[in-house]
Order: sequence, then structure tokens, then C-alpha cells
Amino acid sequence: MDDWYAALVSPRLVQQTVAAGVVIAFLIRLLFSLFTPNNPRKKFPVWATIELALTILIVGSGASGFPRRLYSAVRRYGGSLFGLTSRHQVLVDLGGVERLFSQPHHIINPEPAQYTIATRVFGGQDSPDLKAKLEATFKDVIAPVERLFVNEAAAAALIECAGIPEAVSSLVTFSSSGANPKKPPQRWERSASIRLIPGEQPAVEANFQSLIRDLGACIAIPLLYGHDLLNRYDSLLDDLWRFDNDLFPLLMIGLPTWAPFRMMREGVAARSRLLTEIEALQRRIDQHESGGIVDFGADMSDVSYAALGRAAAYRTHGWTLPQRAAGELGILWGQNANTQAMLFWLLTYVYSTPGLVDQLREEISPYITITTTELDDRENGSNHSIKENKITAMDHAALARNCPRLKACLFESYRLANEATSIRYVEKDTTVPDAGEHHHLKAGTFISAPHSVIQRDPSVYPDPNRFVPDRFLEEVFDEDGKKKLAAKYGKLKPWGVGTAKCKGRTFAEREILSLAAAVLSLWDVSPAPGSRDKDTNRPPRWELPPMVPGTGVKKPIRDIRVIITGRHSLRSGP
Ligand code: HEM
Repeated sequence: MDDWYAALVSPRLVQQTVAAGVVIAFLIRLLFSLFTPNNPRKKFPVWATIELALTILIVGSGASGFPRRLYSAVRRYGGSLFGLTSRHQVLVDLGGVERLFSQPHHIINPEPAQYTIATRVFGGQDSPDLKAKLEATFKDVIAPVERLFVNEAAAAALIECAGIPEAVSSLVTFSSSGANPKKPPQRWERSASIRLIPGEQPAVEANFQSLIRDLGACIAIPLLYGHDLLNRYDSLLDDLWRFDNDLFPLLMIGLPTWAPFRMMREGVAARSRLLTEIEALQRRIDQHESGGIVDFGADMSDVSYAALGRAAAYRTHGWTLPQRAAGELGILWGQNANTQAMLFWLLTYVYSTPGLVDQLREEISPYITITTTELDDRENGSNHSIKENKITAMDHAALARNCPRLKACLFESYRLANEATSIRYVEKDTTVPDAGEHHHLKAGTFISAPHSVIQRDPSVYPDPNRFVPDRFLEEVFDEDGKKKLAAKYGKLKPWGVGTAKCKGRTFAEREILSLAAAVLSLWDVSPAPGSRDKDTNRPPRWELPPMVPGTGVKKPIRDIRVIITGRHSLRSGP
């Protein structure tokens, strides 16, 4: 794992990129000081996105040397503040960032950054009308999401009815002799390029990222919008990931939607399908809420109160259906883009770390009940029976409460793959204390806090490129004074900070822990043999592909091909 990371971030490449970056930054500063346009709707400038990315590259991971010294010399402020202009400052590991970002919105405001993404990426039409509506509605559309996905009791209830045991029991549908005609592939299997491997016990080869990501999304989306949307909109998952992987980053760096290349064209087409379908859903919600006839007779009974509450707020403030669709695309994306990617990384790290799967299985086994049944497989042309394992009960609350090792694995996955950033707008002149210094920020400044800059800093996390979950484990005392292990976030901030901290965090963490625990309990996953393994006849080894920046969580540069079989120790057990 270290080798590929080292290759990816070779010092020469970093130096060249940084040198180019500093030159570009200078030009940006010059251009923007000369032609500072009016920014009446307080939008986060495109150049600030680039400045943020460059700062992470130059200052992140404990980087030192010439590029950092040069950048430090030309920046506007000092201490933890990096940035060339008074319009944007990047706060790097600022001690009081939580306090600063917890100030009321009339001083430090998250809404302008949200408006920027809503219009630059999610398809909202930039206009004084939409800006005014978002300002008036911001709190009312966030509150129902917070009530459902952050509140402990609500998030716990949501996970209980998510159908995780059933879904994970059929993570892959196979029989020993081929696809079972009575069991059509599950929705999440469709884009995983599944290949059945004949043999005594069934096995499949699959693209692990696609499979896990789509499994997570199939669990999560109905909890927000009901089952009908997923059933009715056949290409929902493909469109969502194309939008997330391809279009989102291009639009964030300011490319126009008419840019003449395939990635943009297909990304824009995926986004228009998403917006059309979400708009139709919003119409159905209104019909359902007003007691009228619902289009297609769609079942709206399981649409969440978060979706209904948001729809009510939109109606109150006069949002048009296309405006609502852009607002909802933001939530659909926010619910899935990071959560499902983190689930994939967690499982990949765990399966690829020798000995860890057994440790975790021991930790989670008291909270998951598995039933094994013997299936006669003769109807598929086989002359023996196969064993099928199913989860028949799960204690989700105990998994979240009593499994520190599993949680530590998740925290370590956040550290390696998560790239949370909080962006705010300074509405009133503000003083920022910073280790004895005080910086004075003027109203009209954007401030960004990239929380990931310390995540690979060796002075904070020794041996930073290795997956070492124990670094998040601490000994604590329980109520009876007994020592026990607990997983602690420490300096990690995967959910951002302050008033606009993630409004899905409780649910997201529980979804990931429960799904990961269920997959680990039922399935063995190993790397599929590559062409090199076939040539040399050696057993395949895990090789994690390089990571590239994503839209909140890093992405593997290519999918990982794996072999999935029912858990061996359950098959061969008594
Ligand atoms: C592992 C999964 C997730 C991660 C790492 C994550 C991370 C984040 C981060 C970093 C922010 C920005 C916070 C800031 O500006 O300080 C954010 C905002 C937000 N997230 Fe999440 N998120 C996840 C899952 C979810 C889920 C499942 C939902 C549910 C719908 C959700 C809803 C939101 C919302 C609504 C906001 C905007 C909050 C506001 O403006 O007040 N997120 N998330």
C-alpha cells in the first residue's frame, strides 16, 4: 500500500505541481485584484476552490520545504491562515475553528457556500429569486434532515427498518452451478460485472466498489424518499454516481456545462435525468400531501418525514418545482456520496489487513444471529447440497455501542480516505484568535477549513500511510470502574464543524457500522487473480489502487476485482 502511495506523491511530482500551483496562484491573485467582479449573491469564487486545493497540496501532510516557505511568504496573513487575497482564507489546523464556525449565521454564514454549490453544481438557476428563497428557507429545509438523521433515537429507528439483514444475506445471488433463475440479481449487483465461478461452493467475481456502493445506496435512498423512487427510476444509481464522479468536480472548478468533451456531456445528461425524476417525485409528494390522485398511483406511504418536511418548507416559501429538484439533488447526493464510499473503504481495508477480519468477527458476533440452512441444489444441475447463511437478527444499537474495534477501523478509514472541508462566509468583521496572534477578517471574506490536512501528517499520526486502527483506541473506565476499550475521534473531523456540521452524521455512522458488520459476518472476500498472478501461479495479493480526490471522500482510481464466497467457517462448522 505504501509503494503506490509513495509513487503517487513522489517528491518530484509534488514539487513540480506545487511550483506550477504557486505561479498559477500568483496569476490568480493578480487577475482578481485587477478585475474583482461584483459578487452580489456572495458566491464562493471558482479561483477560491483552486486556491483551497493548492493550499492542501502545499501545506497538507506536514509538507515543508521551499514551496511551503514561498507560499508562506506571499500569503496575506500568518499563523494558521493561508490565502493570497482578502476574499478567501484557508484555515489550516486552526485551534479555535470549532468555536469560530459555531457563531450565529449573521456573523459566520454557511448559506453562501451552499447557494454556490446549489447553482454551480446541483442545477439551480442562479437568480436573485432563488438566492432570496434559499436565505428565507435555509433553516427550515435543514431542520427535518437533522431531526431524522442526527437525532440518536430517530437514526436508530431508521436503521432498524432499513432491511440490512435481508439485503446483506443476498449481497450476491448465486447457486453453485450458475445464476439462479428464481433469484434475479439484486439491484446492487447490476453494475458490479458479476461473474459466477463454478465449483463445489458458489463463488462470484465482482467489482467491489460498485457492489458495496450500490448496496449502501439501495439501503439509504428508500429511507429518505421511499421505495417507489428507486423502483420507478431504473438508472438512478448510475446517474447519481456519474454525476458525483464526473460532473461534480468539473463544475466545481468552473468548467462550463457546454465544454465539448464526453465526461461533461454524459455528466450533464445524468444530472438532467436526476432533476427530472426528482421534480416528478416532488409533484407526487404534493399530490399525496394534498390528498389528491398521485401520478401512476405511486405508493408514497414510506416517504420519510424529512422529505415531506422539506417539501412543506419549499411550498411555504414559493419554490418552483425545478428549484426544489436542485435543492433535493443536494440532499440525495449528500446522503450517499460520502457514506457509500466510506463503507467501501472500510470493508476494503479490513478484508486486506491480515488477521483483522477474525478479530472483528469475534467482536461483533454477540450482536448478529446467523442461521445456516442446507439447500438442495439439484435443480441447478448439481449433485450436492449447498449451505446458505442468513442473518436472522441484528442488534444495531449494540454494534454502535459495544464494538470499539470496528469503530476504530471506521475512524482509521475516515483518516485515510475522508476529505471534509467546511466553507463559510464572514458576514461581519471578525477577529480570529490563533495561538497568541489575532487576525482581523473583513466582512465579505470566505473562509475554508480543510480538516483533512492533518490526516496524513506524521507528527500527528505516525506512519501515516498505514492502516492502523488501534491508533483510535483508548482505555477508559466504564460505570463500574472497569477498564474497557473505546474508539475516540481525537483530532479527526469527518463531519465538519460548527453550526453547519453534517446533518446526517448519526445515521451515516450507524449505516456504515451495521452494513459492514453484516457483510463481515456472512461473506469471505479475497482479491481476484490478476493476469500477473495467472502467469506466475502465485496466490493473488491485495493491491489497493491509488486514491484520487473525490467530492468528500477519496475514490480508487479503478475498481477492485474480488472473489466473494459464503463465509468459510460457517460452511465448515458443525
Ligand atoms: C460518511 C458519510 C458522511 C460524511 C463524511 C459527511 C460529511 C459532511 C461534511 C464534511 C459536511 C460539511 C460540514 C461543514 O460545512 O462543516 C456535511 C454537511 C452536510 N451533510 Fe453530511 N456527510 C455524510 C453523510 C451524510 C448523510 C447520510 C446525510 C443525510 C442526508 C448528510 C447530510 C448533510 C447535510 C444536510 C449537510 C449540510 C449541513 C448544513 O449546512 O447545516 N450527510 N456532511
